[in-house]
Amino acid sequence: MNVEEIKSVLKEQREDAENLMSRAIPRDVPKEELLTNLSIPNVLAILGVRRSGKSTLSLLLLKDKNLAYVDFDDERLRNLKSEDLHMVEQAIYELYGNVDYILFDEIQNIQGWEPFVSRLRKTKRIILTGSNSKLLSGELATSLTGRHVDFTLFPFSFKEFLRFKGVNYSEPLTTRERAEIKNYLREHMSIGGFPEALLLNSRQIVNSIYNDILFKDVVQRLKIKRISKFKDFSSAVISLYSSEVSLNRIARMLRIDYKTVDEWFYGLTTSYLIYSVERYTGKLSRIAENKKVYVVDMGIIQEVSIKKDMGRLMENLVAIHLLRKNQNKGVYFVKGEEYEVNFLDEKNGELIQVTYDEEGIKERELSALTKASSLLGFKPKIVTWDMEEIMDYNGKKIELEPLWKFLLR
Ligand SMILES: Nc1ncnc2c1ncn2[C@@H]1O[C@H](COP(=O)(O)OP(=O)(O)OP(=O)(O)O)[C@@H](O)[C@H]1O
Repeated sequence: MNVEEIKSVLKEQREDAENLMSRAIPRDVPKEELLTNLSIPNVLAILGVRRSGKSTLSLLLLKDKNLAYVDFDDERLRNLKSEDLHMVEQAIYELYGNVDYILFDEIQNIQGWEPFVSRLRKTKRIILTGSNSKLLSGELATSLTGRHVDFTLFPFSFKEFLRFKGVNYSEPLTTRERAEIKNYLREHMSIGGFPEALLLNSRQIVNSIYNDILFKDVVQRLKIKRISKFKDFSSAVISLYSSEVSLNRIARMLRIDYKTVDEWFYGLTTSYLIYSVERYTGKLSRIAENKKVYVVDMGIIQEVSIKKDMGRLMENLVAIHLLRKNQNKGVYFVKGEEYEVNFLDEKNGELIQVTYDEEGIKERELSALTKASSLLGFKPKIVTWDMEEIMDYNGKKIELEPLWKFLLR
């Protein structure tokens, strides 16, 4: 490729970007904070699962800025080598002039890209997007260490889903609105939050995003050969949503060696398809043990897992909400000898149990929650489907909050 050819690709990408922007729904992100972090020579990395809207968000953030945009996920730029990147720079200047901001989508596709960015960031403000959490962990990226800020973007939250649907209720809700919002929540739990799946109202899209994640973000990156086994493995892990996973057990079940299973699990995690939550050990040293696994999008669970249990689906949605809100930090599950609680949200100081109350709130759950709360000193809460009250249990107050309300807070 020469500079002229690259320029023509960038020109088309600019038109696509303008199109994206014109129909973009605003996202709930700390905009000011992100822009403050985008200071020379800092690089802002927007990371997250494929198709979650990272490019659109970056474009929205830099809407009024003097910005150049290059998408390296474009097939036409796939064969560029690191030594060709000076031509991309040339094309940017010829097309956009002397810009202040540059957005590079999936630049990790180009091996050895880091020195290029490292040089540009001295005079330009740079955003990188990537669907692999190891974007900035390569050897060369150490030159950027301490000079980048990461932000993880998830598919649409329930709040963003409602915004997409044009729903805007203000509290207190009427009985009719309360019923409607629960219907929207059911819909969100069925289709998930990938913007394109909502635009086309199609779970088929979710399936194709899922396959792209598996093949483009995991199989190709880890150079996996046993593709059909890997697909079985991924289905098995996703079907364990909201449960503790034992990689040893999966290895035995699928007759794959532990080392491979461990590597594949790493692949699913670094592509942001799944998140694992560790057990809270307070200030004690961490002991290696089982983790609980959650899936980034409800639509994917619906497509891949045969078992659909309302309590577990609700728990998965709460997990993703907490991980999104806390940017993957300070979220644990709690397990003692006589009690188990779904989540500790350390930042908010809350112990959270999730229950589909049509099954009834069990004595066991109440006692576990109050025991853990007394021992650890965090506020107890139960996220329900519908019940809303302050419950008194053996002299301890427990807040019951419906899931929709919890998600919109
Ligand atoms: N805020 C939004 N409002 C409306 N639609 C959106 C929004 N964000 C994303 N989309 C839709 O989802 C699609 C994917 O978005 P985008 O390209 O920004 O995601 P991405 O995470 O950068 O994807 P990739 O991982 O493939 O680079 C877009 O084509 C657009 O149709």
